[in-house]
Amino acid sequence: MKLTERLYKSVEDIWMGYLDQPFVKELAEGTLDVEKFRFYMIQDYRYLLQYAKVFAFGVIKTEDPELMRRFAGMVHDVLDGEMNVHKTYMARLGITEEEVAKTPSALTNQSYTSYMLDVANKGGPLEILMAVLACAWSYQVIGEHHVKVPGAVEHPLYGEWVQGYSSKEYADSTKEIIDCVDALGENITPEQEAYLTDIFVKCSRYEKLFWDMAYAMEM
Ligand SMILES: Cc1ncc(CN)c(N)n1
Repeated sequence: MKLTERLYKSVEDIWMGYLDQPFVKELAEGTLDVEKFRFYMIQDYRYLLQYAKVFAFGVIKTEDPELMRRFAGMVHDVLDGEMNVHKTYMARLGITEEEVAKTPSALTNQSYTSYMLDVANKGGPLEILMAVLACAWSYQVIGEHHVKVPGAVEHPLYGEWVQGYSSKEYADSTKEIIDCVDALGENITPEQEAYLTDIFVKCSRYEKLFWDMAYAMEM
């Protein structure tokens, strides 16, 4: 069994729980309060800027040119791929770069991104990938679930979010991370795997807290 398959088993229950969280559920059903979504967009935009920096650590922490290129590609996928969805929503919801810059990060957001950056700062390429894996992969799982909810893709506001996270481009960017983890993680020790699993589970728990934070609009 591949490392990512073992990792998935360790968080499956947490991830399936996301689908029952009010923010995630109401987004699929199209009943989510727009103010909550607006709050989420601002916080998530701030989150993604830090998330991109976690990948950038990967460029710094390897001497392998091919891996450097892959990490650089992942930075690009966030800044010029995933964040395009956010930019479209920001324009639609009247959110300016200025408003994003002057809005403080909510406590959960700050704590989550600080944790990822700390792992990246202390660790090597595999730990860096572990800090971003739950983020990338769990959104794909949610997107692929939501695309099957009747009316979710056609929804005038939330449809684009569902399309973005269920798209082939997004799945390809996640696959790139998964493949990299499996290649680098082929011969790790049980101790290393326990540490990586701990990072993965903690990030998955942070993902849950982020959804709760967005629904409660909690600063
Ligand atoms: C908090 C969070 N987690 C994950 C993703 C998907 N990359 C996101 N946009 N925001």
